[in-house]
Amino acid sequence: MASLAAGLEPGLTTGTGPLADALVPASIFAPDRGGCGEEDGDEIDEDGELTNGEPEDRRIDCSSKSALVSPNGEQYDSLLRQLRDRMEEGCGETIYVVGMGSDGGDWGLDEKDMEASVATVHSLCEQLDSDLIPLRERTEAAGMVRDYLIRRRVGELDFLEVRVAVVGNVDAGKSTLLGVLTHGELDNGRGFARQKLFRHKHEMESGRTSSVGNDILGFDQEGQVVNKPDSHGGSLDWTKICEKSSKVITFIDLAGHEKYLKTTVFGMTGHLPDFCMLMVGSNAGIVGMTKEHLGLALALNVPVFVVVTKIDMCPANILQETLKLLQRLLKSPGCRKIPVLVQSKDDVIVAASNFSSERMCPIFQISNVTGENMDLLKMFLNLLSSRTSYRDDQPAEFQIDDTYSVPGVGTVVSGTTLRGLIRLNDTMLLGPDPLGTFIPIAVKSIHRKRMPVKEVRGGQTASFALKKIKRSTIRKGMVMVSPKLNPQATWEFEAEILVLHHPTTISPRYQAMVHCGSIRQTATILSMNRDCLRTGDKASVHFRFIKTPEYLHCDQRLVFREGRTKAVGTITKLLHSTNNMPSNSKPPQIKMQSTKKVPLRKEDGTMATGDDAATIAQPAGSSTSQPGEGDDDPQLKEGNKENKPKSGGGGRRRGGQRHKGKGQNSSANSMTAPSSTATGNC
Ligand SMILES: Nc1nc2c(ncn2[C@@H]2O[C@H](COP(=O)(O)OP(=O)(O)OP(=O)(O)O)[C@@H](O)[C@H]2O)c(=O)[nH]1
Repeated sequence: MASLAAGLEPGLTTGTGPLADALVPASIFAPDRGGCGEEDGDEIDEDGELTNGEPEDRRIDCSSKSALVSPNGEQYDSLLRQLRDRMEEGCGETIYVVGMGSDGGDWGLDEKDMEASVATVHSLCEQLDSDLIPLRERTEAAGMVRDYLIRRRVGELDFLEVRVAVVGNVDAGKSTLLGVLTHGELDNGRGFARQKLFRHKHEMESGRTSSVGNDILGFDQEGQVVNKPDSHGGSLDWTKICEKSSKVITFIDLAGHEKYLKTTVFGMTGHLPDFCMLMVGSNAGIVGMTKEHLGLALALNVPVFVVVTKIDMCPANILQETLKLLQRLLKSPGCRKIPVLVQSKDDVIVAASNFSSERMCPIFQISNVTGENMDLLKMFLNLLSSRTSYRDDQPAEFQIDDTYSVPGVGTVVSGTTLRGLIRLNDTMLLGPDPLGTFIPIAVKSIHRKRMPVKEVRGGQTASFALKKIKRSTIRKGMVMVSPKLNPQATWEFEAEILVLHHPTTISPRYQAMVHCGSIRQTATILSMNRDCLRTGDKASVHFRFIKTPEYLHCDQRLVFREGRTKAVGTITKLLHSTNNMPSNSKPPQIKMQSTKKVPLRKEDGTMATGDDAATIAQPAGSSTSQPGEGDDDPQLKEGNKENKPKSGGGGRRRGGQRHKGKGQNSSANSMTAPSSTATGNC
């Protein structure tokens, strides 16, 4: 097992080794205590009082289960503040439990108190323009306990957005599950459901995903799926889905085949997924790229849940074996997750309440053919909330992951808003170009999921039609930022990296592809704080891009790979930043001395259809992008025959990583800042 997977559990191979303990039931996780208990970030003062970070005079004890029954004015304000904080943390939603509190195990309220508490929560929700949606009711020692979903009301042109990257080995059933979820029709076990999703002819023929695909699943305020394919072609009208939805899940459908690993890495770093859905075929087990993909998600700090498919056709003993191996892998030192089997609606609520904050890794077992447990998975998806919280007052940043030429419209860029608010007709700075320059550009129109909108916020994907610019001057990895940021492009940076796999040793002058957000460019190691690096080594490494400077932030996660994934890390220092290098300047040429056996590859780009771009002026699906550019891996080209796809190559689009950057100095609105060579300490 190579690369990222190597960091997980070196000794684990499928079908061998002692069977591990039983999976952890979801019920061991303490349910969320709603507005009545401790929360993350709450502090306990010397007397053991819950302070919730508030000044002493505002500390009100709301931790009792009866705090909601008849709160006085101060208590009510405190409850409102707590709920507002939680809604902000959950990007517009939270799961709230009524009837539980600091009263030990003596949970539950009688009917009268429950009614009064629910009335209080209703009133709190009204204050926050949110809906109270019942999830479940259960009886505890002292009476009733109820779980609610509280979700911000959204306008017709707005919806909450969650991105889920879909990974797993080839044939695990990824495209099939997305077909079943988004088109509402079960599969026949012979590829019926996935036909709706394939974007390229060669995918239709080979039955194999090659590029990054986007599919959407909309939920209304009650948690019902709103997707309704039209009765003729079976295609989905994204605009209608978004109009009816209060939440839209965007699936970033990534290829399972090793040949397309480069696109899969791009999908995971460049498309900022909030969560990762790892698919495992129950009959095949933990094979092929499963560990590689899991390792990638872990390296990028993206919470993972697992969906085991094909339970309709898998003998019980094989299914048990797959689950046991899965749990061993998840619990291994490289993962340190707590695998939790989700088997009921109660489990879903517990899993969703604890998923992003805990080390929990929920596991679903489903069939795309019989539909078994599909309702649990849908319920879970509806309860997931985005991990990218936004504040409108931050200067805007948008990362570009694809470009298009749309007839009658011009150049269109698609990508993710990392922070801030971008409005129609705003002037942004687009760059960096090869000289490190950023140019002012006006936003002509904005689409979210093919729907025209007037603005987009942090955490939302969008496409912009741009005025007076040629598509050929824009590349993936560029950004559009607020002029307030006075952006700088960076040639060199330092990163703390961990080598997950390398066949020999890595030393200065080694070159490989850096994936960082939607940036994908070869970089050279100039120096490091060790002589050489082997698998498992950590080091502080000084990198330099070989082609163009890039817009980076400290704290950004990166993947440094060549062939299979090799190293992961975090940017710690920006060096040699410039936004106005002389036009003939080139980075110092460093003679390449690769320590590896395969030839170095040129950086190339995958092309595919954009979710919004194609519709900025046209009906869905009429994009001008080309399939089929360069996902191929030279190692495979050289002939990993076992893994060779049945036919064709191809390109599909998109991908994501949590972008945790800091704003850069916000001085003048200067687009052509003085020539500078700066060193930025993070
Ligand atoms: N019986 C059964 N067959 C399934 C199930 N899920 C998927 N299949 C079949 O498994 C095959 C492979 O499914 P795909 O959805 O193409 O697999 P994939 O993971 O998307 O593969 P790549 O796109 O190549 O990465 C198809 O023939 C599906 O019909 C299931 O739950 N039960």
